[in-house]
Amino acid sequence: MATSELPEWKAKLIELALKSNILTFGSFKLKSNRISPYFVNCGLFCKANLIRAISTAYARQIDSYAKEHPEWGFDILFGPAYKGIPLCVTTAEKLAGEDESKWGDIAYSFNRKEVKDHGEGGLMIGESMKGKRVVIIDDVMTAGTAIREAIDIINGQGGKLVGIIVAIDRQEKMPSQSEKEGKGDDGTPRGSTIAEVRRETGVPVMAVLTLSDMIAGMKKLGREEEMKQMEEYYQRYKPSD
Ligand SMILES: O=P(O)(O)OC[C@H]1O[C@H](OP(=O)(O)OP(=O)(O)O)[C@H](O)[C@@H]1O
Ligand SMILES: O=C(O)c1cc(=O)[nH]c(=O)[nH]1
Repeated sequence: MATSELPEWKAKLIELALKSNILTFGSFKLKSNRISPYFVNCGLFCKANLIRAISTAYARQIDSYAKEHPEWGFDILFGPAYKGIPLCVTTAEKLAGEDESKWGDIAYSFNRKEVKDHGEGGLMIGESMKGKRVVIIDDVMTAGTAIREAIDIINGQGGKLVGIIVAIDRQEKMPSQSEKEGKGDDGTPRGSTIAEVRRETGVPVMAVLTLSDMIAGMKKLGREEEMKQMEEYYQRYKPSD
């Protein structure tokens, strides 16, 4: 895999993820049924310094995309349950810290996994999406199932999707029909999830870190064995595009 020069802030974030067991190694079953030798548990960005590090990284990425594309903007950060919930709240706050005049009116929204049937009731918490421009913020994109579910919620709420940001793009190919049926990959070449989601939605899809970034980070830290495992997994599920 070709890896580009890793900016210092990304190298530091990877080091922090390793130290906090957010990036771990072993054998993990993914939502897509694939078995991965590495896993990124963004639920462990749960201490004050880690929350600050990850929300700052999302906010920087969003702010720098917005600077390069002045015509682009949004009203709501939508964090799908569960791991998206703290992300939309903390990143909205960090955006206001980046530039209050530009981002001070950004609202957050998240869903419940079950509909509440008393009190205010319903599925959604936070700002109403009706007629608003919405950016999805989530943790990891592998096969894109979680992102597609989030897009359905936005459409159902009358919002307009204008962007997607995740912490980690695992750079994997779309799952085959046989994988969806639990029969394993049939080995056919397919495009990347992120490119397919971009093509389907026509909106920018950003990632704070990609698998290549993480491999470059492991290399910098001299963790050759784990780096090799990531490379081998990449070779197995690498996209054709
Ligand atoms: O791209 P995909 O193949 O969909 O996989 C990635 C998603 O799967 C997991 O979420 P999960 O639905 O398990 O919910 P959680 O936030 O409650 O962990 C993970 O947190 C990602 O959001
Ligand atoms: O694909 C997944 O299910 C997945 C992969 C990963 O690295 N982290 C995560 O939370 N989910």
